[in-house]
Amino acid sequence: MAVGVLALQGSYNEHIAALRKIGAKGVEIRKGTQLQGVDALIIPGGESTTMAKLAEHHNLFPALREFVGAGKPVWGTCAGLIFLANKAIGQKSGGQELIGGLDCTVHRNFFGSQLQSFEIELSVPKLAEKEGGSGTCRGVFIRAPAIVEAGPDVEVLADCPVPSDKSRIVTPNGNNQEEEKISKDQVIVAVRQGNLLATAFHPELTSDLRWHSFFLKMVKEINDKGSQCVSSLDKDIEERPWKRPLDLPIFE
Ligand SMILES: NC(=O)CC[C@H](N)C(=O)O
Repeated sequence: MAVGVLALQGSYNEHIAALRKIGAKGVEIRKGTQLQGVDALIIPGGESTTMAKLAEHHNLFPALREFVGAGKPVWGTCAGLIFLANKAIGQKSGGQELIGGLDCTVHRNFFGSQLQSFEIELSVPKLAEKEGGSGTCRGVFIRAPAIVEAGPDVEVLADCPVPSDKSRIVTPNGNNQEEEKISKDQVIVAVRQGNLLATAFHPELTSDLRWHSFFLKMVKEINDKGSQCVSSLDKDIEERPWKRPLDLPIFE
């Protein structure tokens, strides 16, 4: 079992370290051909415009789209979520290329600038149901996006209260000239749609490894369904130490 981690920019080392802690091998991906050697892919957080430019420069988009389209498991965190969305708003002028596949509209900087980064305890009943431990997880939001619209096949895994001073500006048409204020009490910050998982926050920056474990279980489910082949991944997945409650984030 090898999990590719797109290693153009952003927090790919942290994802690889988290995978290592739960006994999975993370492989840095910088070329389209390298995707052939992995079972799944994580697209890390970072800066989505820069990441898109680098991906374009290395002609990665066709291979990434093929990977998603083939039903391979892909998890996007933060900028990775933006990459996976069918539609992004609040982009820099000229927009940016997306992989797409996730039936969502994402606001690229929904929660504001770097200075408005924050941490919050998120209610995650579906994660806890599958992985055990606390019914909440620490959400580290760094210049974070949010999902402002989701299609009917998108399963919501977490949403987040919108700070009262932020009735966020969204551009329903993706047009920066025609901004419109929406007021929402909650926005969606974690979803699953078939082979795709996406989080607006950064589990790889906390010591809670349940999101990585959740993703690996997804990979196993999808692989088993696809080929009925048994991976080595599940050998003692139930017994591993991250099943213990882990509340403290690395960054406080
Ligand atoms: N931490 C992150 O990945 C931030 C993503 C950022 N909002 C972007 O547009 O790329």
